[in-house]
Amino acid sequence: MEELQKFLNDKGLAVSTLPQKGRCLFTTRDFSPGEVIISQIPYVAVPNKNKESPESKCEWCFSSNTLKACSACRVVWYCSSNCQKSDWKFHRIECRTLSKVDKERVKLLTPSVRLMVKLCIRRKLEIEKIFPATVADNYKHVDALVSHMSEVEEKQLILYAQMANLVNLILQWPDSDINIKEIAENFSKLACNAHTICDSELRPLGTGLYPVISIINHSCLPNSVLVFEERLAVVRAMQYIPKGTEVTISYVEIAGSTITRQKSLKEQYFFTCSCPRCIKLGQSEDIQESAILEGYSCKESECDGFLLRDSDNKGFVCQKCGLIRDKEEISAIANEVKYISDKASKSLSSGYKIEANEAYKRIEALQLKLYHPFSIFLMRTREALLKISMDQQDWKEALSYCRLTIPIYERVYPKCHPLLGLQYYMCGKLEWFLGETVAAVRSMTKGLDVLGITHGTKTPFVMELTSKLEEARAEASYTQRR
Ligand SMILES: C[S@@+](CC[C@H](N)C(=O)[O-])C[C@H]1O[C@@H](n2cnc3c(N)ncnc32)[C@H](O)[C@@H]1O
Repeated sequence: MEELQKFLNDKGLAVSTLPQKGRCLFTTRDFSPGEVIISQIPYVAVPNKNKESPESKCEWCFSSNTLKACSACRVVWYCSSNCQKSDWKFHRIECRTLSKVDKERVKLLTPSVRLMVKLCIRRKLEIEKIFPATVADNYKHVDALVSHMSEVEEKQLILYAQMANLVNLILQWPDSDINIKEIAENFSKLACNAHTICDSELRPLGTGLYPVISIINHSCLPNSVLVFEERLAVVRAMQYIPKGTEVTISYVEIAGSTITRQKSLKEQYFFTCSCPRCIKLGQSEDIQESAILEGYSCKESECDGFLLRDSDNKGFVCQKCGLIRDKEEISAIANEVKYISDKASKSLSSGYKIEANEAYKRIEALQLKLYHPFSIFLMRTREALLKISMDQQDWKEALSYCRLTIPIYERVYPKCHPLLGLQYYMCGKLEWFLGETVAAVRSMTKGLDVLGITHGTKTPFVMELTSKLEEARAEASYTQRR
């Protein structure tokens, strides 16, 4: 711990403990917006498996391009010999284990089981000094992670025990080298400490354990953001953070109502958030915001009031004009939305984009009758329509959906949230492509103002976006001069 404190102190950080939160990371100097607070390579990491690339992704950089399986184990894939070489020191040992797994059991190697197998191997290699521990990469930090074992439901504990047994069968180590109870507990630790590794556009690629970064607690109004540069996790200040402040990131989607955010935090992380947004729970300002984000709109289309349940639970009363919206009318529309949503997701997963597009448009029309214009549900439908239009290369339609999401994004995300930056930038790219160059420069600039802070101005991702913006600027000034 002393070594870690010294390591963090050199970076302007310190670990402290608060009774209601456990360990916390504090700043011991000021940080400016966009400054890297801390970065870490994963102690262990695995790529996701998904439908588009069932053969997985590159074990080292998570790319999906030109993959070749390791010829010995045929479980792990690489996109290049460079990536294979980078992973060799570890995989050489993991490969011996994976090669012995019989074909039926290979199917059970889910990303979480693989991550645990890697964690056990990494621990053993550290004990044997093949992978010497460093200040930041050290199994001691895994030991120190919270597991919440006493709060985990019985059903989940049984599942962890079964998964631990499977890990034991895969490893085939002598009994003296394996502790099934510890592995089961480590599954619980992964559930509330591992991070989803995403690409620069925040698409999930894999899962990694970064035990020092795991010291950072959650806030629904965070002052920092966690992004990834391939496997490297980087925490950047989203705003000016004075000395003596707790560093916070957000663990969950912060677009929802307070009740929704608190529910997901409780379910996965076993705590009740008391951040500046959450302490407003039950106050009129929070009730109104939640009703706008997740509640129903007034029956009177001209009225922008929000609705709350009436006292005898027969319907919902508009808090502005007093009109009552009938429960039956609401549930009839909601049921139709549910029915079409099921069809839409089935069409989408079977690749029937045209059918999915039509279904989502019907959902949007129904949701417009049901919800407030700033509804999260409407925002999700428009995100789906935006994605389908992009896939179908219908740029005009994509731009119109992108523009419709922006006012909602501006309401639900902080000014410097990466998702807001990405949405502005996407809007700009579409505008540019459709010849609206002046608007494009405006939107791309707004996007880069955010992304320069969240992703860093010197990263290849932001540098590429910057050079595109310069091109758009040159084109805009040429068009204006003509
Ligand atoms: C990734 S760990 C963060 C570090 C943790 N505090 C520790 O002592 O190791 C996640 C756990 O920290 C606690 N935690 C994180 N954010 C919190 C918050 N805002 N309020 C209370 N507890 C929090 C919860 O127990 C959660 O499951």
